[in-house]
Amino acid sequence: MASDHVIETEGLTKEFKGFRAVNNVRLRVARGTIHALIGPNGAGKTTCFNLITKFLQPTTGRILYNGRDITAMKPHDVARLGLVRSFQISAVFPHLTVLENVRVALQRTLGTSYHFWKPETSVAVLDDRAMDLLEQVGVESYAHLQAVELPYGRKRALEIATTLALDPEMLLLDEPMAGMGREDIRRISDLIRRVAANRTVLMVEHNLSVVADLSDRITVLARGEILAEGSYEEVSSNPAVVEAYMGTGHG
Ligand SMILES: Nc1ncnc2c1ncn2[C@@H]1O[C@H](COP(=O)(O)OP(=O)(O)OP(=O)(O)O)[C@@H](O)[C@H]1O
Repeated sequence: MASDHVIETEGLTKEFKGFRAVNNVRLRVARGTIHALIGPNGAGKTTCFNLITKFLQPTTGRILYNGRDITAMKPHDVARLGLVRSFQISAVFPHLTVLENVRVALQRTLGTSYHFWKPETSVAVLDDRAMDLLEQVGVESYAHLQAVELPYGRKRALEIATTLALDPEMLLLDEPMAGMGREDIRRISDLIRRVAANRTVLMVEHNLSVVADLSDRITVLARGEILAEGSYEEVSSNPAVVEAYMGTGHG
């Protein structure tokens, strides 16, 4: 039977020249939830994220995905299993149109099985699927614009569409709201909620009102260790969490 936790880490530790950026972390992400990883600057969030997506190799510890040990695997291989980091394989090509960008992402998922003469991989069929994805993220009216011409928030939506082309079971979002204005934040929040309906999402996010709004569960890291876990109400009323944030003047 599948585990209740899509991701589970055991004793996850990463040292950089003897400095422990992540120390003995046991993170568990429950299936079907939006889980946020927060913490003051330098807490180890990005390192943790890079370990889970296999961009970094842990010094010690294990990472389980659906109960399977993925510690020794490469990012590409875990992506193929359905654990996909947004903006990973899905770089946006600025001078392709919005539609072409998603079509390229779809073609990649077909890998070596892609043959343009086969009916199921014809440009028309792929374009239909690509338009579907653009509709899901609300940028269908921009389909024929070059990606470079998209407003910033819409570009983020396009990046999410190219990630969804891989049909991930679990989506990892690295600061999805970075650099966004209020209107874009509202739009991307709605989008994340929608794409999370049948997926698990783990995100690192600095904007705490977004975290409060979207997250089912939150893990607070400080100095490489888990300081607190729970709902937003629970962690935000935890004195140790308040102190950790105040100590860095970040919050
Ligand atoms: N490649 C590296 N080499 C040496 N030290 C590193 C490296 N990457 C991260 N660190 C250190 O590890 C600690 C954790 O960094 P990390 O970027 O994971 O924190 P973070 O919580 O994501 O911070 P921020 O909110 O500022 O992005 C920091 O002290 C950082 O300087």
